Amino acid sequence: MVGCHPDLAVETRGLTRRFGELLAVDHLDLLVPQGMVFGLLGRNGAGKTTTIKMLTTLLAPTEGTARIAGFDIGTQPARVRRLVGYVPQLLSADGALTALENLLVFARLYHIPRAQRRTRIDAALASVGLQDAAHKLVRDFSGGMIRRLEIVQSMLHRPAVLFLDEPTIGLDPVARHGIWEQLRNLIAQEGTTLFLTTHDMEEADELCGQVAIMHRGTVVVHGTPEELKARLGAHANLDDVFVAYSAATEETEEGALRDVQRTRRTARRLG
Ligand SMILES: Nc1ncnc2c1ncn2[C@@H]1O[C@H](COP(=O)(O)OP(=O)(O)OP(=O)(O)O)[C@@H](O)[C@H]1O
Repeated sequence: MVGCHPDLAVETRGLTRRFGELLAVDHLDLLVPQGMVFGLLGRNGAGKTTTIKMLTTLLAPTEGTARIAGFDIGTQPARVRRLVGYVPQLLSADGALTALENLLVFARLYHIPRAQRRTRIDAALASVGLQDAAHKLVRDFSGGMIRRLEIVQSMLHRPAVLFLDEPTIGLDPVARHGIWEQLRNLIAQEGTTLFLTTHDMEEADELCGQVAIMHRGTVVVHGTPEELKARLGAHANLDDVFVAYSAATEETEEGALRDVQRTRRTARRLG
């Protein structure tokens, strides 16, 4: 069955998620064209990861709908799962397995035909310079190598939309630039739409064709990085835009602590 707007990679209508009293995502309306690199920005706890979890069918919305390449996350979740890749904020690769074993597990999970598995895996490892590390245990990898592995793993089934939750968190500048280059190569080769979150405004400016700034579960502004910077004046950068639109507000003590702990845990494990 063909979806409604196959030219849109992501379309949300009133997408909402509550956790008890907390409105984590508040009637979100987003349109992301296919082939776009889209950045969802916002302070800790703004609702970015919750949005991604709903769009990848890992979390059910409380209200509203969303479509991925025209397929509904609520009524066509199996179709959606085949169309998306997801690199979560926390480590997803298994440290006790080699890079090759991690990719083989994933290839089986996604029903990649047995005859194609090794060819696709070898090409994937080579595309991110990990061919010589295929038989090494992932727990001995550097943070940058793990991220590269996770990115190609999440793309092994050739998803139409790749969701990346803070892809370069905890990485040094050289590794970070390496990941950007790998992502650009993958987009050029596969035409994949990227939907990423980041707290790194240089990363958003470098990679994203469009960004949206989320605050307390809702988008407060969106546009190209150039448009948003121009609104603030000739010398504004994306950090200025972020600060201007993510008004300083009190976070709940509990939420803020949890968010910081989680971010540091990820950074420590990747460092
Ligand atoms: N499973 C959960 N149960 C209860 N509250 C949750 C749960 N997951 C997220 N939250 C809360 O929902 C809000 C949005 O969280 P979310 O992780 O989506 O934010 P974020 O924008 O991704 O933050 P960060 O930049 O720190 O990753 C936060 O207040 C968070 O504490």
